Amino acid sequence: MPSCKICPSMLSSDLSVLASECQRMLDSGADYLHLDVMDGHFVPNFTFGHPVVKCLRPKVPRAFLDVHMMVSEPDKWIENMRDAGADQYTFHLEATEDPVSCIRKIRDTGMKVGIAIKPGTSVEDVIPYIDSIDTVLIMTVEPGFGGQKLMFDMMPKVRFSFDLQPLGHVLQIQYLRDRYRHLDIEVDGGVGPSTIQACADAGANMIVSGTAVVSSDDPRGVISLLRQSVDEAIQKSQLER
Ligand SMILES: O=C(CO)[C@@H](O)[C@H](O)COP(=O)(O)O
Ligand SMILES: [Fe+2]
Repeated sequence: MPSCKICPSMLSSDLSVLASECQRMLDSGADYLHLDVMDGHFVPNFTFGHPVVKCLRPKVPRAFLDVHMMVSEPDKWIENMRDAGADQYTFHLEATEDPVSCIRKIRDTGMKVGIAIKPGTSVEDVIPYIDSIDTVLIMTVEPGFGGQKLMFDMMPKVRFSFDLQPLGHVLQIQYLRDRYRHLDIEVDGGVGPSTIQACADAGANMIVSGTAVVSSDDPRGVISLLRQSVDEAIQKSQLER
């Protein structure tokens, strides 16, 4: 199973001093930095785009920048994001008619590839692409804003063809983890000390956390607590195999 990666969502930081906030997270033990790009169209909010990432890159030269593209037409910004210095480009499955072409374009730039799904989209929809991507990002809130409450197991409309019982997030993550041991499974939205256990036990290894980490007085303590839960769950699953 892939290792634990804790990824603070910088949306929750003071964006007027983004570079120093990023450095503060790296100094607190962050593995990756998660940058939420919103276009005011795919989601009802607006943040920043590749020009900001380009300015940030030289300030945090060794950081892994995971860009979460909450944008319509995600294929439009792939080259710009690579030129700006992003390391992973995660686009929403719901935002494109042609995920295969998006994946190919991202791969051609050398960036890692992630596919994100909203809470109402089933992980089954990602299966056709899974062998050609690095990460599946499971949104545990509706995308658009930080600081929301995680929606675990509140999605009765999500159904799988192999089992007509309605399934929630936990079971969707477990389904993916059982079949794809080496996949990075990322959870995003409302993840913090009170919700990490369910994510970790289900098999998530890439943990995005905004408010809980960035707004904490003790980000190092929160990061290490999140990491401990995930590491323990990974160890447990390895012992059980
Ligand atoms: O993509 C998003 C929101 O759309 C997230 O990355 C949030 O920014 C995470 O923040 P918290 O829910 O952890 O506060
Ligand atoms: Fe995000």
